[in-house]
Amino acid sequence: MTAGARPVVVLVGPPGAGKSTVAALLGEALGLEVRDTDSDVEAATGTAIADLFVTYGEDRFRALEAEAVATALAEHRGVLALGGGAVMRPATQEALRGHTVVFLDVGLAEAASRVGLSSSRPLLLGNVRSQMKGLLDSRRPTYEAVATHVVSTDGRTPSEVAEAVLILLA
Ligand SMILES: Nc1ncnc2c1ncn2[C@@H]1O[C@H](COP(=O)(O)OP(=O)(O)O)[C@@H](O)[C@H]1O
Ligand SMILES: O=C(O)C1=C[C@@H](OP(=O)(O)O)[C@@H](O)[C@H](O)C1
Ligand SMILES: [Mg+2]
Repeated sequence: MTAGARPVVVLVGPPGAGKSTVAALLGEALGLEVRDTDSDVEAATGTAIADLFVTYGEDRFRALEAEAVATALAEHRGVLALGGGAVMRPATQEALRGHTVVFLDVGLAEAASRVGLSSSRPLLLGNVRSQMKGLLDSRRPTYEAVATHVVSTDGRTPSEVAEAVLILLA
């Protein structure tokens, strides 16, 4: 770990907001490494997120996720995308203080259509639209509270969203 290292930006928001996609674009544009806590948890456990939920349950996943977030916040210098539910943990809310945190906002219709019927997000299995509505309603205040900036993604391509984030960082 490098003393004083910190991500240049941390992306938060619900599933389908485009955190992982936009993080990759930002990394390219800035010439910086990209980390995604979902990938970190998968690498640490050798298990896909969907399988982790089934095998160990959500609580275990959340504990691993919190560890991955804390490590990345402490040592990563590039762009960091969190999993959509990571910010719900009080310790993570605390750890995000002082960081540049961008909430990628998305409305229900676009979020549901972007994640579609993908089975890789276990929380959204069943009725995607209704699960997504519950998740957006319950989490929005937390996304807003931890964010230093909000960028709307509705009707914008990932490149346009990345451009909007770059303007905020300039
Ligand atoms: N601004 C956007 N417009 C249209 N589709 C998008 C946009 N951002 C992401 N997507 C698509 O939505 C899906 C979810 O994106 P992803 O980056 O995995 O979101 P997150 O990490 O926030 O859950 C992917 O198929 C991606 O290509
Ligand atoms: O919102 C959530 O609780 C989750 C979001 C997912 O990440 P993305 O937000 O990148 O889809 C992943 O961490 C897991 O399926 C749980
Ligand atoms: Mg993601």
